[in-house]
Amino acid sequence: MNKNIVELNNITKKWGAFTALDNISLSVRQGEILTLLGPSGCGKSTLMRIAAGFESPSTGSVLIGGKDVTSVPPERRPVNMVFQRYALFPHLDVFDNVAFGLRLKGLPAERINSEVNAMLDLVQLQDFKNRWIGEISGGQAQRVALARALVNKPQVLLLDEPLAALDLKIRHHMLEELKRIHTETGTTFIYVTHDQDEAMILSDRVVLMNKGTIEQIGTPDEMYGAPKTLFCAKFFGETNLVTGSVRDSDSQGAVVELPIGAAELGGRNLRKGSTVHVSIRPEAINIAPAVEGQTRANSAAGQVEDVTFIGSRVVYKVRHKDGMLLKCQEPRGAAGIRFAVGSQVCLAWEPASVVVLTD
Ligand SMILES: Nc1ncnc2c1ncn2[C@@H]1O[C@H](COP(=O)(O)OP(=O)(O)OP(=O)(O)O)[C@@H](O)[C@H]1O
Repeated sequence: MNKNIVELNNITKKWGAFTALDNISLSVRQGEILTLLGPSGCGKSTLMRIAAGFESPSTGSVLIGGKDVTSVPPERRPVNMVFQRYALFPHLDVFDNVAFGLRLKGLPAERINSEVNAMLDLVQLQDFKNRWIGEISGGQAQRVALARALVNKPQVLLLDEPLAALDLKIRHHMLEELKRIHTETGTTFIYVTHDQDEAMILSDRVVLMNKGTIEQIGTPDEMYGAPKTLFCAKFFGETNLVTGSVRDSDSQGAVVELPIGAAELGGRNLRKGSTVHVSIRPEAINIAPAVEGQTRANSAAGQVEDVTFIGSRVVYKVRHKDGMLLKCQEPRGAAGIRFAVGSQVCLAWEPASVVVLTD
């Protein structure tokens, strides 16, 4: 079990009457990539800026490496931050941008040389070290910013939407690079993004935030496969959300009456008569030809309304006879598109793949 390198304890941040962060507690483990994820305005950047020391909390404390740094200024915390706008020095070349912090510290030239070169190797910019900042691409500039932060050997690297200014293809490449750099340096990364794909690709753990609070913390797999709230289920990938009421429940399981039929959920004990939301992922729904007269639990009949290719997957939108539109998907196998628009089909799912959510 890794020890905690950063601990944010009961952090509240208010601006006048507005509460941007509401009593947040969060521990970051040594060496992990932890992502703060959430919609615009949920407080991600504020929380990161409080960890960095650019902002102070209204109440609560920040510990780094076990030391209370709540009133320690940013430059004296063992952290470095990389921003979306990398703020490099345009009048210096790549090498001197990376060397800047070490020169400020007054390190001997030989040591600066070897450490900057090691960083340029790490971010694969050796061939560009004599270029001016105006002569490199956005992706390269972000690598310079990374190298400039990492050369100080921070215990924690804070990255605030560092890829937001880059186009999609470079962003994906940079995510892979960030993972490699993380593995090679072993530095703890705290990463802010509003993009769930970025969070899923990069993170050991994701902190999903909503309106100044933490909605859920988990591995990408847990966030996708076992969301606890409606907000979390909607935020991570596509899903079918259906609201129903609990018809029956005991220690063996529950039966939930949904507008698309009954769902029998073994092993789940829910309050009889209560309203629940369930999430069924499109890939958890099996699509097959309709069978005349068949009605059974954990299945629904309908008509294919739309068929779309997404990469190697086929996505079917199926209209249930009572009006609800369900999405299901399957890998495009040898048979290609198995059901044309207008086909009568039967959708079925395993009870274990149904996730029951709270509001
Ligand atoms: N200096 C400030 N004064 C007043 N309100 C602020 C200040 N800085 C941020 N806020 C407010 O606090 C809330 C959280 O802002 P924050 O920048 O942390 O959000 P975010 O989740 O990072 O959003 P985004 O993804 O848009 O950057 C927002 O409603 C924002 O308007």
